[in-house]
Amino acid sequence: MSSSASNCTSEDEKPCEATPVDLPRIERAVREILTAVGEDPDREGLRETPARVARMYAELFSGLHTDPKIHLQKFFTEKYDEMVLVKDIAFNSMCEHHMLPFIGKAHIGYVPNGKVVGLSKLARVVEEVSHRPQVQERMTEQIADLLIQELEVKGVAVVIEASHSCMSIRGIRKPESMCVTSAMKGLFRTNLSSRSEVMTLIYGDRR
Ligand SMILES: Nc1nc2c(ncn2[C@@H]2O[C@H](COP(=O)(O)OP(=O)(O)OP(=O)(O)O)[C@@H](O)[C@H]2O)c(=O)[nH]1
Ligand SMILES: [Zn+2]
Repeated sequence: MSSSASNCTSEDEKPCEATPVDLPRIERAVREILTAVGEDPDREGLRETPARVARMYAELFSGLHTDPKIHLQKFFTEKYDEMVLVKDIAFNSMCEHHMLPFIGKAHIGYVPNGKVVGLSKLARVVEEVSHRPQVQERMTEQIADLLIQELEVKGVAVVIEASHSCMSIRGIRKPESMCVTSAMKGLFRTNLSSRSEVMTLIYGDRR
């Protein structure tokens, strides 16, 4: 990774935050794209756009430079052995096929095996895993695997529902479509009533 200070942009009026992302390189690429689509990157309205887009990509892909498992390593021990569910964790990610956003909610349920984490840590994991070029299936699996590996849970259920801009604003253009993915591990894979319980807690009567 390159050093952060060297990536500050000259056109950037805002203070430069430390990032391992090569901002000037993104700026050059965005200028190229603007020119390629037939725009004038030097006209007033676009002059700051390459720097803005560079900062935006640094934010949207910040999860490439962080390790989500650190959040789960701050666990505490608790005798509770029923399901914990954090639902409706809003996220935005970028589909790796088109680099367009997919936006939705993640629901994470787990049955602890002695190790319990602060609820915010589950949302932090979602934030970091989603801020990468992604496909929804992989994101779902990655979250489930992290809980298995770090907390050694008895079971984990991750359900993600999202709307993909690459399906709504271009191509097939189906704005109402939603993609739902799930990863059921341990108890939630082997025990039908646990699986059914988590789905009822997530969706209630909506099922
Ligand atoms: N399985 C899966 N597919 C995705 C996801 N995000 C986007 N896609 C799909 O990725 C596919 C890429 O298909 P391609 O045929 O290579 O690209 P394309 O010609 O732009 O496809 P169309 O969208 O059908 O116009 C599309 O079907 C997208 O809907 C995702 O998270 N999971
Ligand atoms: Zn896509």
